[in-house]
Amino acid sequence: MFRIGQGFDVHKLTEGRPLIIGGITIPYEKGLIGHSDADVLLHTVADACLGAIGAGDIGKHFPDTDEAFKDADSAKLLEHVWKLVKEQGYELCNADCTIIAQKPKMAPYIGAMRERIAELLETDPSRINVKATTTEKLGFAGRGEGIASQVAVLLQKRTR
Ligand SMILES: Nc1ccn([C@@H]2O[C@H](COP(=O)(O)O)[C@@H](O)[C@H]2O)c(=O)n1
Ligand SMILES: C[C@@]1(CO)OP(=O)(O)OP(=O)(O)OC[C@H]1O
Repeated sequence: MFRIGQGFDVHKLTEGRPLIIGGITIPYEKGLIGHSDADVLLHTVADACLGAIGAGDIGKHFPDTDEAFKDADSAKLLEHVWKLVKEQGYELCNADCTIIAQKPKMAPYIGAMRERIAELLETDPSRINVKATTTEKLGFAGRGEGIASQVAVLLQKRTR
């Protein structure tokens, strides 16, 4: 039994915040803002996983009106989501992630993101792909106002 899920998220860039994407802190003049640490990629992975098991979205599980999630470490949120996936008896086939950002260059950090996401989803990094694209300076991402990401995951029912 296979289940597919997809996620999409956007966070605004602002001065005075660290830039955390895929669990990795990236040196940059701006960072993403949110109720949590605003790790747009880990949020998107979590949403894709929740989608695959038909369990709603991260806003449902971690409301941005709840002080408990203020400045939350998104890795902890994803760990919780992954526990729900495991409770339903699934494991990861693969995840394919796209970061949509004009700047900064993600390429130097892609390997570390891949390893961190693999660690959080208890799988081998070969099952995780992370890529990045600009929008050729078009739209909010192109103007450097925010960063978006898209993720597709495929889960399969554990046989052991
Ligand atoms: N923030 C980004 C955006 C892109 N890259 C890498 O550059 C390649 C070319 O980007 P295009 O938008 O012109 O397709 C892309 O394939 C990525 O490898 C990046 O590292 N960081
Ligand atoms: C993660 C949560 C919770 O802290 O807040 P944000 O960091 O604002 O992120 P978002 O993707 O807008 O929605 C999910 C949230 O409820």
